[in-house]
Amino acid sequence: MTRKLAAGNWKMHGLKADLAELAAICAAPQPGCDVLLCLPATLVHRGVCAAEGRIAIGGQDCHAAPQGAHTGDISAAMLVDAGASHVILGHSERRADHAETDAMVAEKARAAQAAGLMAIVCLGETLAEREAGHTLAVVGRQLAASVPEGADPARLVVAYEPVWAIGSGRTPTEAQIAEVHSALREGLARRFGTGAAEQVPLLYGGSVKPANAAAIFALPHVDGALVGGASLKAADFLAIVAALGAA
Ligand SMILES: O=C(CO)COP(=O)(O)O
Repeated sequence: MTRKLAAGNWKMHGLKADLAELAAICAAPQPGCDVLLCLPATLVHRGVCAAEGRIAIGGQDCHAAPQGAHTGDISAAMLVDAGASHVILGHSERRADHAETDAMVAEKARAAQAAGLMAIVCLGETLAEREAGHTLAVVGRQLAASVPEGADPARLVVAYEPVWAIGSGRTPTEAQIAEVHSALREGLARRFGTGAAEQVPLLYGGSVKPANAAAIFALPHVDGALVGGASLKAADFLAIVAALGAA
């Protein structure tokens, strides 16, 4: 059975004082699922120290190169050195803000896995793509092209995040989420074989809240969530963690 993962993405939020939320998350018992917070780079090391192994800590991006003249960038090895175990790659905000392509995301995922990180590859359609009926084609293409050749499925997490659901309070219907997750599982099975594909956690992300978490986690092939805004407050995130643990 696929391990369940409740992942938070703090995005560009969080100062030292906000680690009080992380401490509150760590203080609560978390039966039944893995818990991960992907912090801004400035907080990764502090977060690892504060978590004391009770939850996993991740980054939100890494460069494809192991080191070099890339001012402002962070390598996968640097994240590992800071104690991170995961890294988010190809988030739609990076695809939009930094013109990241599937090929660039694949190179980053290759670098992340080579450094020993779990690569959380994000994909998802825009509203225009959904309304045009292209959702499955878009996410299928993103999955094929953003997961690198030779990727290790045991170090892979895939997050389906419809662009229009992020931060909007809107979510796809349960049938729409289930349809995409089934298609992603099939795509992974074609790539890695059924057994390995079933081990890859498939996360849903986009306006996951305490109120809708249980219904989303009850869907087939939903192994957890990648949570933005609701991961910033311990009470909200812990309610989502509890819903996943109970699913
Ligand atoms: O982008 C997301 C997580 O990576 C989702 O963000 P929200 O949960 O704020 O919609």
